[in-house]
Amino acid sequence: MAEKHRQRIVIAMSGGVDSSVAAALLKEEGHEVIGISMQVWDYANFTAAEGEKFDTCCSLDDIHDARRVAEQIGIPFYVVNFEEEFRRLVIDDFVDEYFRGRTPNPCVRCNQRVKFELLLHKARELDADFLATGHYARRVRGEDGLYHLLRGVDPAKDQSYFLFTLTQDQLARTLFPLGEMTKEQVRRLAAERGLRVAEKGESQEICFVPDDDYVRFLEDERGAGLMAGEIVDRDGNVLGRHGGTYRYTVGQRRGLGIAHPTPLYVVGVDAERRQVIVGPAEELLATGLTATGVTWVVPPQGQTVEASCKIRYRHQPVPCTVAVRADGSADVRFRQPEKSVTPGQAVVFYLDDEVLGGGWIEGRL
Ligand SMILES: Nc1ncnc2c1ncn2[C@@H]1O[C@H](COP(=O)(O)OP(=O)(O)OP(=O)(O)O)[C@@H](O)[C@H]1O
Repeated sequence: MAEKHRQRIVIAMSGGVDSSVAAALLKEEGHEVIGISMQVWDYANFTAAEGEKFDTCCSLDDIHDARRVAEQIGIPFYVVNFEEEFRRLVIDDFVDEYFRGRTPNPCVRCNQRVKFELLLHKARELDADFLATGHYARRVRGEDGLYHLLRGVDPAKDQSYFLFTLTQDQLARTLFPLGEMTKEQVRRLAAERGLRVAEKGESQEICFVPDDDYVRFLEDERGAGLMAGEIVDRDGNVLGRHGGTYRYTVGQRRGLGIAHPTPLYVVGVDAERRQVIVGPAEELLATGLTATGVTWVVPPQGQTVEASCKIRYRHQPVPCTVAVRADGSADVRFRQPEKSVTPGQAVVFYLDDEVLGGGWIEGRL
């Protein structure tokens, strides 16, 4: 590589296979690569159900893995401790949201407030040209001079949904070396290089929730029983009781414990009244949604945008019209009624493979 193309790049290393391969590829391309792991959560803080502390500290294990990979590929490696910031900016928000009757998305918050804010800032302090991550997403510069955020080519792994908050400034300094690859290719590259994490499994759904048991996590945080109450239908008839509103998400069917001739689903959560509202499948349908905190990767041309939208990560995008307001809110109307509009989740607007922007779901229309 010509010397002038040699860049100084910080790679965010989680200790997983994706960011390890990303680091190796950047190094092989001849860049000056610096590995950084963020310590965001210490499992030693977590008390297991039986009242015992976990005897291993998984996040430190991951940092250990990242360090070994960095050694193996021959790059300097640092750990930044963001525990306090992560607690304030991601975990507290996650817990608060559940206690407000919403279903949060902590990964978007982490990208928005930690990775592409604090970590990107660290990278700048280290004089780096770019921050790279192992996300499956693509960044391209258009003829309009703007950066565009595209889906990763592997449809099963595409993580562009989690990145909708990225701004032009952030994208200008970000690289996604795995955007053109499939997970299978990435695993093969890891094995070919003998990276010690090649066989490592997928990370858990929420990095700070051990065993993906978020209910236990919330009850460890705030105590159990506080949000227990009634299960009601739309007319207010009491059909049963529940152990905490945060145990329920719109669209959920299991765990209601109500005998009823037709299947019942959670159609709403009223945290103030501590009620879980249930109804038949058709009550899940909405013609649209309201969103707040709407941001655009590329500013829209008019006040209405024709797009397709994803209302949760594992959702097939559906056609919609977005009516944008100056205050950062929007009304989103689906072409066909859609099931399970869930307050607290992100709605992300796409045009084919491109992420246009997104926001936070407040309610249904
Ligand atoms: N603790 C961390 N420290 C530094 N970077 C991180 C950390 N956690 C995640 N990242 C970065 O964010 C990217 C996406 O994170 P995510 O948790 O979705 O990982 P993943 O898709 O399982 O990837 P990986 O296999 O690299 O863990 C990672 O590839 C990595 O670049």
